[in-house]
Amino acid sequence: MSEFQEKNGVLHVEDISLEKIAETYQTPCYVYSKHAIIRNWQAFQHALPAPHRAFYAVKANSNLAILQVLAEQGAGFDVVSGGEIARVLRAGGKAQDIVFSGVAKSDAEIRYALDVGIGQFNVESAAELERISAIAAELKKTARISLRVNPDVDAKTHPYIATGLEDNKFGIPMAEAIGTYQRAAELPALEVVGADCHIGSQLTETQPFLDALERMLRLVDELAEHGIPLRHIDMGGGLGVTYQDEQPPAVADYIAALLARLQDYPHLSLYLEPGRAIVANAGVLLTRVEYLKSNGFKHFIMVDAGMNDLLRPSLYQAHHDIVNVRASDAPVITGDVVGPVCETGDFLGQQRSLAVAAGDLLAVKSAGAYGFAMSSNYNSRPRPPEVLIAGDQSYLIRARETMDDVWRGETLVPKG
Ligand SMILES: Cc1ncc(COP(=O)(O)O)c(C=O)c1O
Ligand SMILES: N[C@@H](CCCC[NH3+])C(=O)O
Repeated sequence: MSEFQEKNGVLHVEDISLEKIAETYQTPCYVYSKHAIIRNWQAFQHALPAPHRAFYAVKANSNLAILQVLAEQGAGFDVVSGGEIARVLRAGGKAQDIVFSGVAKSDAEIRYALDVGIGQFNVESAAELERISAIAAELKKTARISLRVNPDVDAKTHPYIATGLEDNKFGIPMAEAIGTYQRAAELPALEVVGADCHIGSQLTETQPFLDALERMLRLVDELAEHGIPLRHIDMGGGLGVTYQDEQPPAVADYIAALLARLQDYPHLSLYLEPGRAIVANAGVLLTRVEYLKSNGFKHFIMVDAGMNDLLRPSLYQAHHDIVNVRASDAPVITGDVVGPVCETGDFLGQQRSLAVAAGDLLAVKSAGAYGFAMSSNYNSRPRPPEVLIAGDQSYLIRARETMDDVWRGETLVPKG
């Protein structure tokens, strides 16, 4: 069942047509389905009965209303900055439900995380371990920690979003893991609770996760021999979604495969940190065709959303399906769907065939994850609004930026 369906020839999100949304909020505009987010979340929750647990990776889409919807579902949250901690708390999430990943946590972020009482730190280096220990000791607190180790597994995904290979910046090399755990166990302000890894994003096979789990379990066994028992193992996020014709495993199957391997470890609970799988297919970017143009050998469909609004196609050559919101009998054009930004790399899709005319509305699909979250004001473009649909209700969950928002904090200098 999809919350994005054509009714009477017009694409709807839940019970509202995208034409109505464009009329109300103008374009470009991000539109999300509340029910799709909840359904995606519940698939994880159902497959992971307590004491297993899922933590939504806030970076995928950190809009406060979306965090609120997930907090109401009892979600945990995986964060990578002090800012993301602040967002979770502002949205009604609980500090103890937060795990804090990230390769370069600052003093201030660690202090803030300890002050508010987050659940645990996923520690990414020996130096960070010392820093957390020192700050926790100074604050007379105990920091619960997991070490993020690098299992050196090929996630078979785009090189920019593979994170678990030896030459990536993430995590502690497996060879140094035991020594770092031993050091952690000696530090009185730290409590060692688990082990963590995250091998990459948009994975479409289960096997790399199982390969990583195998290496993590070898580590768990070795740590037990050294008298360092763990309570949970965190296999990160990374489950892929269908953008075009990818066939990622179903959530339930991927989790069942991991839990099956953990049967011999009844004392270990499984943590996961899904981001994309929760929100990607729950959102579209709505945009209007400004002009059609042809240079004699190539057609361009010029729209009012650009790479500053949705960076994934430019940055990763990522594919997002693009459809006309209203079934059209205009002539089919095969061309690039491009934005207004002054960059040759500013495209949302290349060589797409669309029955389209100037003024039509297009929906760029699967844009709920790493869409608005990676948007910018490049070319002094105010960022688009975000709208959440629930049944026949629409909520403006972030207003379109004004120029005051764009230049906030900038000041002029005295003349001359
Ligand atoms: C540590 C960590 N956890 C979770 C995620 C979420 O990944 P995804 O959106 O692929 O599920 C990421 C991003 O790749 C990450 O770096
Ligand atoms: N931003 C990436 C995913 C990165 C995951 C962050 N660790 C994407 O859009 O696919």
